[in-house]
Amino acid sequence: MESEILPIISIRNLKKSYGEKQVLKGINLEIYPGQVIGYIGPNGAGKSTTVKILTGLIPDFEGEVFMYNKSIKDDVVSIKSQIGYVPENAEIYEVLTPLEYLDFVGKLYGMEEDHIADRALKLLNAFGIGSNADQRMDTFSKGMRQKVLLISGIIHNPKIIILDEPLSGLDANAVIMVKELIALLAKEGKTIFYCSHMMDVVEKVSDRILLIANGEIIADGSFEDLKAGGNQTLESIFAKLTGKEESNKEANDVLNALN
Ligand SMILES: Nc1ncnc2c1ncn2[C@@H]1O[C@H](COP(=O)(O)OP(=O)(O)OP(=O)(O)O)[C@@H](O)[C@H]1O
Repeated sequence: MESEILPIISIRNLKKSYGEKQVLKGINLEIYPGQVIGYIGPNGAGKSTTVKILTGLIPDFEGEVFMYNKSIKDDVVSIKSQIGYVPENAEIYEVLTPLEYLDFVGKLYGMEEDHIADRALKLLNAFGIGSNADQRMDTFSKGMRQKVLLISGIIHNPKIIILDEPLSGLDANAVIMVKELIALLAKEGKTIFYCSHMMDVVEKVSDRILLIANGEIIADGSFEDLKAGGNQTLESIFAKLTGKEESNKEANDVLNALN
């Protein structure tokens, strides 16, 4: 029962402002081990800001974030080494090969050297790019780079995995593979916090969906809960809850502006 299990992440009254602009307005969440959270919301809602706070990249915020029962304000370095993070628009060191890059990342996470090469090669093979392990990444396609980034987020086998738009650039087969991977990681007890605009994927992989709009969580539940008995898609629920049901009109306005 959930009430007997301690949350792996607790967020209490989290607020963040950039200058005068408040972008997170008091978020409260308890996230439990093994949950796959789909974190969705309109552009500018505050998703990446939340993720950057959870991963220790933004240290100045109001409120509290506890991971593994420790405040991230107290122990950000050790917490960082226990989470896996695949950022949106990450820069990758393109002059390196995947093995060199993953060696660098593995060392940052404090992994043992022998262990890194072995696991990196296994993961590169599993993602179908093992034969490119020694090739410089400036020759890679977008999807190949994204696969290396995904591997760099899980190479140290973290309990918490935070993914910010992890599927960008991946082909249809790789998307299916990552969806399956997320389900398998969750089965192993990993907690996954998955930020995306791809509603069809979020609908399928998440067992809990959080919808943020204007810095506040406006919906929290399983896809079934959010549907509340109706026969809707996550896309239509999103549009309804964020007050944007006139996308057809917007598309027409854009076209009219060109004519
Ligand atoms: N470093 C910054 N300085 C000032 N404002 C910022 C900064 N980073 C983000 N913002 C603002 O904070 C708001 C939330 O941004 P955030 O990147 O968290 O949104 P998001 O939900 O991830 O959006 P998207 O879906 O477009 O990626 C936006 O209005 C953005 O302009």
